[in-house]
Amino acid sequence: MGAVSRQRIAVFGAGAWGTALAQAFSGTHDVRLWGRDSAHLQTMARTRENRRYLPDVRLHDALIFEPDFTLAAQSADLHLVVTPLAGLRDTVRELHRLRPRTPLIWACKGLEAGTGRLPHEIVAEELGRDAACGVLTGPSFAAEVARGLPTAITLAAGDEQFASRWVATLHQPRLRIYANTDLVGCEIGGAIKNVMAIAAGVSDGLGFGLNARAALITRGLAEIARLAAALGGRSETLMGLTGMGDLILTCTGDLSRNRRVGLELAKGSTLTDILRDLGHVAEGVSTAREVVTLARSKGVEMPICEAVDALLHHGLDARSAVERLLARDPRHE
Ligand SMILES: NC(=O)C1=CN([C@@H]2O[C@H](COP(=O)(O)OP(=O)(O)OC[C@H]3O[C@@H](n4cnc5c(N)ncnc54)[C@H](O)[C@@H]3O)[C@@H](O)[C@H]2O)C=CC1
Ligand SMILES: O=C(CO)COP(=O)(O)O
Repeated sequence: MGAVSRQRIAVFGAGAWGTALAQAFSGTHDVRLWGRDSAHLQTMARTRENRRYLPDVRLHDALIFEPDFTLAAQSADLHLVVTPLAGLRDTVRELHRLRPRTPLIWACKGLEAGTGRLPHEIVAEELGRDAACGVLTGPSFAAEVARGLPTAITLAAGDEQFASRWVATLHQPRLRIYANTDLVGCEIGGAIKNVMAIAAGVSDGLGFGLNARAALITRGLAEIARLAAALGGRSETLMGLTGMGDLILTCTGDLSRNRRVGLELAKGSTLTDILRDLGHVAEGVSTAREVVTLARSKGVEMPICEAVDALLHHGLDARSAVERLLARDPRHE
């Protein structure tokens, strides 16, 4: 790969993942990080650390903390949106109003609360189907990326040229980026692995063991693949970074916030208390509700997601949720 041209990248969302990506691209590119809490940005600029969301990582000297959303939007060659999924729609709408036709990449995962939309469907509703845009997704804990540990993720876009152009620009030796054109497959994998991670946390927290966890991951992947196929995704995508890769990471890695939700539920804590203490978003919580509605509308069976939704939102207790899965009738794999 030849020398890449230096780009001005504006990152919107100064949580763990926005900060980690801003850190990863700083130096190679000119990066501004916008967050909605300007006092927090000021503190980060002074301490060179995001102590609230990404502690113990010294942030790059060249990274600029930008409290002015309009300035960040207007002085960028690329808009990179890394808010929780709940902020994606409003953020892209405002970016489009301020600076239309700027290439856009988002890194949020999940299904939108209330609509069940995937991120690329939200963006298409706001910007139209021809917008120059794509998603960055795959197995990547923010804390590891921010420390420069080796990571491989995917940039998926409907337009292959967009994907290739931005892969060439953003790829780094320690943050390897692969191109893909299967937006549905990549985003379904990223959204639903969070629900599976909650299930894995519950199973591990209750002491069901490693065999049970392997079964959950494998049957979870089958569920994800069924839904992706019903929505037009490609089955090989689910075998890659954004499917199996992210599912394994999140179900087994103790850095996962979604897995932590499951572990805490297994201890008997309430969801309200868990989310208050977590201090971060856990996208699987609202996605569980949406995926069940979506799967039913498509006639796709998703028993693990159903059990997680019943546990999170309909009063089922953790042990009964796992027992319900074990009580299912035998069937062909
Ligand atoms: N943390 C990680 O390792 C990874 C996270 N992601 C995804 O990235 C997205 C962001 O996650 P994190 O940064 O980890 O979350 P976080 O909980 O660490 O930080 C969220 C940040 O977004 C801000 N925020 C909340 N609502 C907002 C809104 N409506 N508009 C603008 N800002 C808003 C919060 O103030 C906070 O700064 C999620 O969809 C997550 O699934 C994806 C890959 C890795
Ligand atoms: O998406 C992630 C890793 O790829 C982060 O997972 P958690 O949100 O569960 O921490």
